[in-house]
Amino acid sequence: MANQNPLPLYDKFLLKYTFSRVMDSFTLLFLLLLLGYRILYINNYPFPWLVAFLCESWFTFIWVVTMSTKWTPAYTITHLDRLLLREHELPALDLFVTTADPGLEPPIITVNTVLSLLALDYPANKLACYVSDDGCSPLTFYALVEASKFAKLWVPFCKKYNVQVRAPFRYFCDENAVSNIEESPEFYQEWLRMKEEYGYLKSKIENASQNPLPLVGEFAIFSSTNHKNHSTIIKVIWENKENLLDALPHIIYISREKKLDHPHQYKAGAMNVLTRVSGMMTNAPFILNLDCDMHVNNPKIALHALCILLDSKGEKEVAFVQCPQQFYDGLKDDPFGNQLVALFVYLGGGFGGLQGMLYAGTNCFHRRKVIYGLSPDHDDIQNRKKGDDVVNEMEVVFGTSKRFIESATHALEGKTFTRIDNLCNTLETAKKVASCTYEYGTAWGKQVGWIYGSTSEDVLTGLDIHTRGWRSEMCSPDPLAFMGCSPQDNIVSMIQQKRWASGLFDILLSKHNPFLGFLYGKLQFREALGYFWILSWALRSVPEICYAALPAYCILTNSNFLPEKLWIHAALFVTYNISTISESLKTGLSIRTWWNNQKMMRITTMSAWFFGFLAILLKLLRISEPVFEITQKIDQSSNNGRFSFNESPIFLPSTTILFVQLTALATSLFGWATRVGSGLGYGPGEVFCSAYLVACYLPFFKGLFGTGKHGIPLSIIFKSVMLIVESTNPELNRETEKNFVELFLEDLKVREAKALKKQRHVNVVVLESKKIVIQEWERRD
Ligand SMILES: O=c1ccn([C@@H]2O[C@H](COP(=O)(O)OP(=O)(O)O[C@H]3O[C@H](CO)[C@@H](O)[C@H](O)[C@H]3O)[C@@H](O)[C@H]2O)c(=O)[nH]1
Ligand SMILES: [Mn+2]
Repeated sequence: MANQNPLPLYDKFLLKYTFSRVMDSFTLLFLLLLLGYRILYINNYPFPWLVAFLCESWFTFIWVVTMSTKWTPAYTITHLDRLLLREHELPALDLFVTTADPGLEPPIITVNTVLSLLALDYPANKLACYVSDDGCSPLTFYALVEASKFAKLWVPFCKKYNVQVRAPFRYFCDENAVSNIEESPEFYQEWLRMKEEYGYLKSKIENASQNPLPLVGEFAIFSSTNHKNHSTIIKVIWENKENLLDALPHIIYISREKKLDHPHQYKAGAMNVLTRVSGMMTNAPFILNLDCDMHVNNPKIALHALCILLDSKGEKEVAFVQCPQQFYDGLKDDPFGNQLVALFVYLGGGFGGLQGMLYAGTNCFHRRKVIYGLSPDHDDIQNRKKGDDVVNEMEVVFGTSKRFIESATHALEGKTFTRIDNLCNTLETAKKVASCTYEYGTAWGKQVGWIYGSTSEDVLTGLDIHTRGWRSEMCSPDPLAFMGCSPQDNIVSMIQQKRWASGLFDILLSKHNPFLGFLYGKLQFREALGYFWILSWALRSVPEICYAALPAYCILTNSNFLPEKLWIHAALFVTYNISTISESLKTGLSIRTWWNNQKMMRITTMSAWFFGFLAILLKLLRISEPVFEITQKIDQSSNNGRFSFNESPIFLPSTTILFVQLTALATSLFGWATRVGSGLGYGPGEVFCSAYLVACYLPFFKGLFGTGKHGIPLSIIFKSVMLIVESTNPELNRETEKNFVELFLEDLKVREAKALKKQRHVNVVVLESKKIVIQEWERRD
C-alpha cells in the first residue's frame, strides 16, 4: 500500500518507571555487596557458604538480565482515524485458528473463536478464516458448519448494534449488555432471538458430541479416518462468492495429512500447512493467528495492528504485532499464578523498548513475506531475474507446487494476489501442499514458516525473525484486544509451565541460541539478554532448589549459610519485595495476588520448570522426546482456587521441600540439632528462610490434610519421605539409592508415555511393561 500520508499511523512512547528503577538498582547493589562479602569471608566458612555463593551469583546474573529487559519500557499508540482515510486500500488478512483435540478443546470454544473473528470490523471480502483441526474430528467440522449458519445472523447483529464482545458465549453471559431494553425494544427483540439461536447452536453441538454423527454425505470423508493416520481433508465451508463487503468472510476447514511414522511437528506443523493452503487460496499479505481458546475482544483490533504494520516506518522494520494474552476466567487473586498480567505489562513493555516483544503463539499479526523467510534489507528477491534458476531455487525452498511458488513469489514481491473466483477450484493443489511429504527437502520448519524443534515453537519462530533483523511491536488498545481461557487448576497449569520451560530450554541449547544470534545474526544484545531471561526458566530450577535446601540443611546440621549480621540479606528482601509489590499495585492487582504470584513462582520454578529441565536432560540422553501436551480448555467454573493433586511425580519436589523445612523447623523448635564441624551454628536467618518456604508451600501443607483430589496422594508422600531418608542417611546402601533413582526415572518415563498414549503415539504394550517394572519394584521393597 503506497503511503501518501505524511503522518505516522502509530507513535511509540518511552515510559519511565523511576521508582521501579531505583528499587531494582538497590536490589542489585545489595546483591553485589553480598557477593563481595562472600568472596571476602568464604574461607572462614563451611560448605553451605560455597553453595550459597554459587546460587547467589546466578541470582545476581538473572537480576541483571531482568533489569536490562525492563529498563526502557515503551508502548505504542495507534491512529485509527489516519488509517481509515485509506480505508479502500486496506489489505487482505488471513485468519488462522488451530485446534487439535475435541476432548480437551471442546468445539464450542473453537466455534466462539471463529465467530468472533468473522465479526471483525473489517471489510468481509478481505478476510478469510482458516481452521486447522489436528484432531481430524467430524464433530469440529460439524460445529463449524453449524456455526457458519448462525454467523449469518450473528455477524450482522454485532455490526448493527456495535457489540463489543463478539464471542457469543461471553456476550450472553454479560447481562449488562441488555441494559437499554427500554430505549430500544427492537434491539431487545433481536437480542432475544440471537440468544435463542445461539442456544440452538450450542445444544446441536452438545448433542452431536454425545451421539456420534452419522458419517454420511459431507461427513463420509471422516468415516475411515484415525486422527493420527489419515489423508488431507480440506473443505470450503462458506465462500463469499460475490465478494461482498458486508457478507460473511470465507471459512475453510483443514485437517492436514497425518501418517503414523511421520513426525507432524505439533502446532508448528499445523501453522505451516495453514500458511501454504491459505497461500493457494487467498494469499493475504497479513496473517492473524489465534489459538482456539482466544477470542476477539476488541473488534477493531485488526485495524489497530495494521496501523503499525502499514505505517511507512513499520512497513520497513516491523515483522509482527503481538497483542497481550489476557484471560476472562481468572479466579479471584490469581491463586495459581497463571494470569501473567504483570508479566505482560513489565516484560512486554520492556521488550517493546528493545527490538520488540516475543511472539507468544497467539494474538499475533504476521507479515506473510517475513514468514517466507525475507529479511528487512533483503531486496534481491525483487531484483532477481526471472528464469529457470529462480524457479529451481524456489522449489528447494518452498517445495514443488508450481502454484504455491507463484503465490509465494507474489507475497515476497508485495504484489496483490489475483482473486480466485471459486475457491473449490484450488482444492486439489491445496491438498498437495497439506500432505506429510510436501516439506521433505525444503526449507519449511528451518528457514521458512514456523520453526521446528521446540514445543515452544512460538518463541523460537519469533527469535528467528528477530535474528534476521526485524523488529516487532506490542499493541494493547483499549478495550483489550483478545481474551482467552487460562488453565483452570494448578495441575493443568503445571503441565503447561513444564512444556514451556522444556521448550524454551531446548531453544537455548540449539543453534538458535540468542547469543549466537547476537554474534552471527542481527539480534540486538539486550534483546538477546531478554530472550535469555525467558529461555533459562528451566535452568533456574537448579539453583533455586539448592538454595531452598540450604536453610533446612543448616538447621539440621547446626551450621549456617547466612552471615551473623543479616543486614545485607534483610535489605535485599525488603527492596525486592517493595519493588514487586509496587509493580503489582501499579498494574491494578491486589496484595493477595502479589503474594500468590510470589509463592507460585517458587512452586513452579522448583517443580514444573525442574521437570522441564529433566525433560531436556532425557532428550539429550536420547531417552525420550518432549511431547506437546495440549492444555485442557474445559470450563471448571466450580474451581474454588484450592490446589488439586495427583500421583504425578511433578508434586514430588515440592512435597519433599515442604517436609524438609517442616523437619528443620521442628528440630529448631525442640533443640534437636546436632553440631557438626567447627563453624557457628544456625541463627534466626536460617529459621526465617525455612519458615518463609513453608509459607510459600502452604497449599502443599494444606494438601497433607486434604481429602480426595485436594489431598496429596500417599504414594507421593511415601516417595518424599524415602527421598529424605535416602539423602540424610549416607550409610544407607548404594543399592536402595540406585533403586530409588530408577524408580524416579521410570515414573517419569511412564508419565511421558502416558502423555504420548493420549496422543496415540506409543503402543500400550510399552506402557504396560513399564508399569509392571514399577509394580515389581514396589513389591520387592
Ligand atoms: O499438535 C498440536 C498441538 C497443539 N495445537 C494447537 O496449539 C494451540 C496451543 O496449544 P495449547 O495447548 O492451548 O497451549 P498453551 O500452553 O495454551 O499455548 C501457549 O504456548 C504454546 C507453546 O507452548 C503456543 O503455541 C501457544 O500459542 C500459546 O498460547 C492450540 O490451539 C492447539 O489446538 C495444534 O494445532 N496441534
Ligand atoms: Mn492455550
